Amino acid sequence: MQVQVVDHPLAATALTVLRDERTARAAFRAALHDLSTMLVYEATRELPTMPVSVTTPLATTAGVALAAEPVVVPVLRAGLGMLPAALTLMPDARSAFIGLSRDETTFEPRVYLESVPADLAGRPVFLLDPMLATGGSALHALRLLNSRGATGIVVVSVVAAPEGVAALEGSGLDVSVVTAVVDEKLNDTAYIVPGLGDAGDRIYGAV
Ligand SMILES: O=P(O)(O)OC[C@H]1O[C@H](OP(=O)(O)OP(=O)(O)O)[C@H](O)[C@@H]1O
Ligand SMILES: O=c1cc[nH]c(=O)[nH]1
Ligand SMILES: [Mg+2]
Repeated sequence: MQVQVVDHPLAATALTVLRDERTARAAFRAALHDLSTMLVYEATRELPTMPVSVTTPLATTAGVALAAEPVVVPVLRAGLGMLPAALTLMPDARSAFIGLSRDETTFEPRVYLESVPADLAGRPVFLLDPMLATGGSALHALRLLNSRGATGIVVVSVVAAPEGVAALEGSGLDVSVVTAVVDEKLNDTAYIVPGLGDAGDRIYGAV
């Protein structure tokens, strides 16, 4: 499984803002937006294009258009913080939504929303979730998307744990990961260390 860690000074500084416990909600959302733009830019590098012809004020020349409509899928809640950046880069992308909340004792995802098109075959699909911890939430989302025909899904995360990366790798699913960092470990409550805390709570407030 391909894991791309986006190594860029602007990504690293935005990640540092996100990690900082003093960063308040508005600044956290802004840094997440900026970093998501960089991550999605990298995640879309292999998007298939098709040749088109374009007429400038001076001549007709060769151009390209996206060959298929991309689908961006935020995992609620925290993934919603990455959606505006993805739609800034791909304004005509389709959006689908998966709502999951992790059980605090079993760490298993609880499903509360699955709003996903029935047929995703042949479409580039990007799963957005800032945190890849145990990988349970991502695996649930990936299996749902696979069941709708999606292949080659790119998981766009901000902080990944080695355990989450290993879980995706071990699943045998056709998936790749683009992230800003792979952190050290999970703690005994399955939070990523050093991480950035609970991403959903930092974006929206604790539930
Ligand atoms: O890899 P995992 O162990 O499954 O953990 C990662 C999940 O946990 C967080 O969501 P959370 O359940 O806190 O929901 P929220 O976004 O509504 O806060 C995060 O946004 C991921 O979806
Ligand atoms: O560190 C973590 C782990 C799961 N979910 C989060 O938001 N943060
Ligand atoms: Mg949360």
